[in-house]
Amino acid sequence: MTVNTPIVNGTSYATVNAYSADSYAKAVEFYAKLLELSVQTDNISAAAKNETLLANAHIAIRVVLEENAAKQQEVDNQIKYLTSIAKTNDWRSHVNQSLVFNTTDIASLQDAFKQLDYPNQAYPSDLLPLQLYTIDPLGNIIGVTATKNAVSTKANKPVAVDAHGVSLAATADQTATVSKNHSFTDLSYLVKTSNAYPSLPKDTIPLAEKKAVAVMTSGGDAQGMNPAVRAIVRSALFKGCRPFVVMEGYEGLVKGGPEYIKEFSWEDVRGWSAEGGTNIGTARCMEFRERAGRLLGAQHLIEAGVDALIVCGGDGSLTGADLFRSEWPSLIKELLDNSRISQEQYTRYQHLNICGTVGSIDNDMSTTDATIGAYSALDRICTAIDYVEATANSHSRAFVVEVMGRNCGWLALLAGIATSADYIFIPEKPATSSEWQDQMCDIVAKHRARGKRTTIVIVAEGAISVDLTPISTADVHKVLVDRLGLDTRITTLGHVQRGGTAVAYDRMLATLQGVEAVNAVLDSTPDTPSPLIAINENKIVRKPLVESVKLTKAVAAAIQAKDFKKAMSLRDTEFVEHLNNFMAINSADHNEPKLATDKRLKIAIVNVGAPAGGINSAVYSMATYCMSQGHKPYGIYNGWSGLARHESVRSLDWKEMIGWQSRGGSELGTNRATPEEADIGMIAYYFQKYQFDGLIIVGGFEAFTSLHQLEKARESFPAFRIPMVLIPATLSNNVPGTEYSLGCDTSLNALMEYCDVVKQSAASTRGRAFVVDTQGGNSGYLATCASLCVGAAASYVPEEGIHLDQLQQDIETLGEAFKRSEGRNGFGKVILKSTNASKAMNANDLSKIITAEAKGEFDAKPAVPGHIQQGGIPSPIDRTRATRFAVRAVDFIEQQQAALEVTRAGDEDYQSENLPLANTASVLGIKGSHVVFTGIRRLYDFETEVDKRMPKVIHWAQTRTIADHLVGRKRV
Ligand SMILES: Nc1ncnc2c1ncn2[C@@H]1O[C@H](COP(=O)(O)OP(=O)(O)OP(=O)(O)O)[C@@H](O)[C@H]1O
Ligand SMILES: O=P(O)(O)OC[C@H]1O[C@](O)(CO)[C@@H](O)[C@@H]1O
Ligand SMILES: [Mg+2]
Repeated sequence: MTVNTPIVNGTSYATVNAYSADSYAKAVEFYAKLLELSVQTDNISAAAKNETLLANAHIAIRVVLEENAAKQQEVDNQIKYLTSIAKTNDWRSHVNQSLVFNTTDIASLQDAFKQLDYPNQAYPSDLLPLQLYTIDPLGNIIGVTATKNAVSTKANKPVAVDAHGVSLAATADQTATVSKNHSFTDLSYLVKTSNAYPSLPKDTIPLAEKKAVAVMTSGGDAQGMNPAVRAIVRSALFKGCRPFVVMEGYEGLVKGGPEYIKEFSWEDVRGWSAEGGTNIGTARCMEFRERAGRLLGAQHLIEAGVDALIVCGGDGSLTGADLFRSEWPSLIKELLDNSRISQEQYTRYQHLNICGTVGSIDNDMSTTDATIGAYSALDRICTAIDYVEATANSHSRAFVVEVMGRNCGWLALLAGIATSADYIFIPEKPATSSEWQDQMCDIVAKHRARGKRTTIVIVAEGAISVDLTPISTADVHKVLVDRLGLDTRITTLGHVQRGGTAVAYDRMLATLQGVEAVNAVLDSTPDTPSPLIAINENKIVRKPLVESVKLTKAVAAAIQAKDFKKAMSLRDTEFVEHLNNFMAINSADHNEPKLATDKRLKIAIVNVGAPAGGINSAVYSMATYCMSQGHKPYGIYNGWSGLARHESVRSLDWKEMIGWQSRGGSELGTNRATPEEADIGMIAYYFQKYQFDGLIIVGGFEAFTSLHQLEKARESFPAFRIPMVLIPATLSNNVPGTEYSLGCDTSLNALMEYCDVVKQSAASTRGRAFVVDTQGGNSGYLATCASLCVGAAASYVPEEGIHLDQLQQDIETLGEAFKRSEGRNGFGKVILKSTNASKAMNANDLSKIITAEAKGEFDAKPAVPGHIQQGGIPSPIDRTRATRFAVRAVDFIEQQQAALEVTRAGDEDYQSENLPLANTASVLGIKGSHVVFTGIRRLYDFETEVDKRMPKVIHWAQTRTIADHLVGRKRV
């Protein structure tokens, strides 16, 4: 199609080509009908009978017939293709040319569009369209816009017309009206800009050669599925693939066709990071359990041209995926034999390239520590139990809370730890009916006797007794009432647990796993086993899908066979560790501690630095674990200065600590003074006086410095020749020796929620960006993770600083995005700026610069969440990690006693050069997929940039790259 521009005096002219007599006739009819143009017979050149000129006073369309069968075939294909993507894809990003008319009466045109036989699209919505598109019989995209231009968010005002519909005020800005208020313009700039995703690599791969990567969500929905789909779609585009989504899980595969297997574009997943549930639908599909259903699934995937399938679902969905993969050769053979696919298709789709990402709130998949959605559900559960706790306390009541988890007790267990529940029921560790009744009543009675006013019992949906009979909340309720006489209520949390937006952990997990899943399918060869994308501690890893499914099935089989020991051994080691911790902390009999008298220690705990989520949980867990072991826990109140000045040491009391597990801030009190600043001599004196056998420091970089000072001072002060551990706790996550510090998750969630709110405000205001000032000292960790979670347009961190050319580029990219937005919703922009990213600019300055440079196209405002970032109530992740760290720290102190025995007794001088001795002062941390202890001396001397208060190696650099790619940030 040739579009002859510019418009001259409000009149314009276009030539469209038809390649068959049939389409020629249809095109003439189409233009006459749609635009109310009349055939201008007198204008047809005598020589060219194969031309029709349709025109009115302002528009002329020349339809030309040039018979050409091959070209007609191309046109037919184009129409077929556009029709197939009509419901999912914005056509404007799929065409090189379009013919667009301007109108001031879009409503009446919408009716005309709907009456046509061809598919149509309306933007921004069907109800309030500003633009309409359809396809003409020649395969051209024909549009109408009610806006002046791409950046205008206003519809044109009707222009006065004379009796013949001719404009009385035709202007140079192309709003000249024609009959029925429609005029003609060319919006090719719209087409160009919607194709221009700044950081996408140049799209040089021909369409036919592009790999088509499809994603589906299946099984129960889980928070985080939308961020996973977003990451897969955008990452696929970034890698030069065509992303598809399969709607409604396996049901979509079984039904097939463009309605269920849709091509997606970059814009289709805009804003999905913050959306709960799954926008592409999910289902539990019976047909797919049968071979006939899977046969249809295979046929439909091949028909849609899908090369690789990423399934995001639970154990069932991935079992289905595994079966589908293993049956694939026989499925496609059968399809070929029955002529349901061609030989060509059979050859091309020989191998099913499949990959699993685990999306399920149950966290029941073996070989991964976490499934997408599990921590969000845990968050909903803990919030609910925290609420219930308050009313339980008022009435001194017991609550029996039922949580989800059909075959897995992970949610119940982790919630039990995070809320310090009295008793939990999980399918992996059943008891006989009389055992659980006695045990539960014994524990609850002891807690009540120690002064607890509330009782919380958590029952997993799949709880059973050893003979596999289900244990219901009603059974538990009855026992609490009959045997203990407790005023008891039942609360069933139900689908609330699957509701709401994903927590930060799940957004990160889903996003990073989605990106890795695309990498995995692109790396795959017919010989590579299908992968499952898992996480071990802090590391995204690929595992063989078959093995993971096999192990998961083995757990269910062991439970069914009543081999609970085996079931437990098949759960990952972290699950077992959590269960042991829960029992040690919540069920122990303090009158009969585990260790013999001579093994019992005096262990002190101190908080140093700024507050961080999980600090109280660490103190609570350390103290209660000590009590169950037989150690005596001491709290050092108000940091080193409190100790040096006021001898602020108290033994920790169980009753006083009720509720600390879920409380924010620092109950012990904390400040930044190091031992040397506070008076290290006095500190040694009190260590000597109280005869501490071990020390746990909870805090950030000042705590790190404290440990270094105490270790150095061992030579002068024998009181410090005791095992000492640092539990890292700081939202900055800048402690060397660990990739994770307590408080990071709480803080990240607080910041993420804040950003979601300002982003919504920005989106509503249109054309607005917020510059959010982010804490974190010299570490850009928080800003980087938050930018990944909220899809921030850019983040500026101290490690990179703010370079003017990058800033200029980011402003340009923002401007392009706002232009593209055409006033639609979903274009709220957030930029994260670490406070220390620049000495010259704060968030206010930065937003002023951006506004000035945007030259009126959009504006930027500062937003300063400040200490909100320390979080209120600690997140379940920080609570449960605090417990795990605290128990490990106490174990470390127990284990390291022997190493220091001789030198502590004063029999020998302290050998400061002895490295194993130095390593008895260590930092506990997560590194990759392991929990490790690293000696403070090594860390301080070799792995720390002391002046910058930072570790030398930044472990999250890759996260920045991914965050950039997924928002199309262009790097200078
Ligand atoms: N053995 C199987 N063979 C074929 N398809 C299966 C199999 N198991 C499950 N599926 C398919 O996966 C779908 C989802 O499975 P299921 O209902 O067990 O949920 P899930 O993926 O385990 O998620 P969740 O347990 O978190 O809800 C089933 O409806 C079915 O279509
Ligand atoms: O939403 P539905 O189909 O009722 O399924 C509920 C089940 O789904 C899950 O949420 C996820 O498997 C289970 O914990 C629960 O038993
Ligand atoms: Mg399941």
